[in-house]
Amino acid sequence: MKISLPSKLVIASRESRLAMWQAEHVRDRLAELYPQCVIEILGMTTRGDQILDRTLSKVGGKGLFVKELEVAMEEGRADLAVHSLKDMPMELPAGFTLAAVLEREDPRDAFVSNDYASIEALPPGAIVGTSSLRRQALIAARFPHLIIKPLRGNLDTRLGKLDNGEYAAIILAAAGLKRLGMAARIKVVIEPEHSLPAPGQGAMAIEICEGRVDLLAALAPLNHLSTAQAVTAERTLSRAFGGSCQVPLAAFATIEGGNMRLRAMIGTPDGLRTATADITGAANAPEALGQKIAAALAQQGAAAILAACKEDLAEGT
Ligand SMILES: NCc1[nH]cc(CCC(=O)O)c1CC(=O)O
Repeated sequence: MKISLPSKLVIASRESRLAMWQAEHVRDRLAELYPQCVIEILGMTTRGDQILDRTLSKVGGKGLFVKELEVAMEEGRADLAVHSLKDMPMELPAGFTLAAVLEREDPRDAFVSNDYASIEALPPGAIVGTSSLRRQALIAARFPHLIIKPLRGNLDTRLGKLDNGEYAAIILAAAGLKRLGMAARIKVVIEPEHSLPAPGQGAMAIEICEGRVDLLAALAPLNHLSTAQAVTAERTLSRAFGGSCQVPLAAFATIEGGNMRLRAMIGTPDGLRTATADITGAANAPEALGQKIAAALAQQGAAAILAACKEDLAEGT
């Protein structure tokens, strides 16, 4: 098959070190495939990067990190955008599509601390930093004696706040630390049994304008089938519950020989109420599996948990 590409491609990216690493990774892979093509990276600041004093769930959610990049593509200033899939809304705005999902890095959460070896070692009252409601709920459920405080900003900012002594420990995605060569900061990776990852965690995605059929074939070699199947199941579940980051929700799929194991959790931010499910099915029917686990969570009382989360928000807590 002959793929005809424009002679120049522009990749839109946020300007954080992790986002830039990811854009450069995609640039390098494309340069290998299409050595004749000139590939540039357009770094951009998004609203999500500017608002650092409030928890994401309160200021408008995931769309904040992708909007500016989409506008650049719409206006022809960029051809594709590279994102952490975890930061992408469950429903893309009309006119945009995912052209490829790259092979997943370590999907697990990581415990990072200068003074403590593990979350189990933290004394009562120790302050743990995370702004993810999912991580908050999971920690509160297992370790009610710990205090969880919000922690926003890019990876360097978050690590800086740990090093300042503002927190006894922080929880970060292992993937970001590994990509940036900071795996040594990880005291211990937390197994999915104890901290079930967020939908899409550890995976990168390439977004394009739907009309760019010329790019679809060119980007297809970057798509990693089993990662794409896993995150499709995870995101189908998230969509079934409104796809918001205002609700503690975890979803994690693993694939072995054509079979997918899909685990999920929905809970209240205080961790007092949770519903969990663990199912297996055909890896090549990820939407069906995502819907099946949504139904399993519904049977465990997910609707009441969702309603409790919404009440919390309305009260501004
Ligand atoms: N929410 C921010 C974000 N988006 C993607 C990653 C890490 C890399 C990934 O999961 O692909 C992070 C940092 C974190 O959660 O610690």
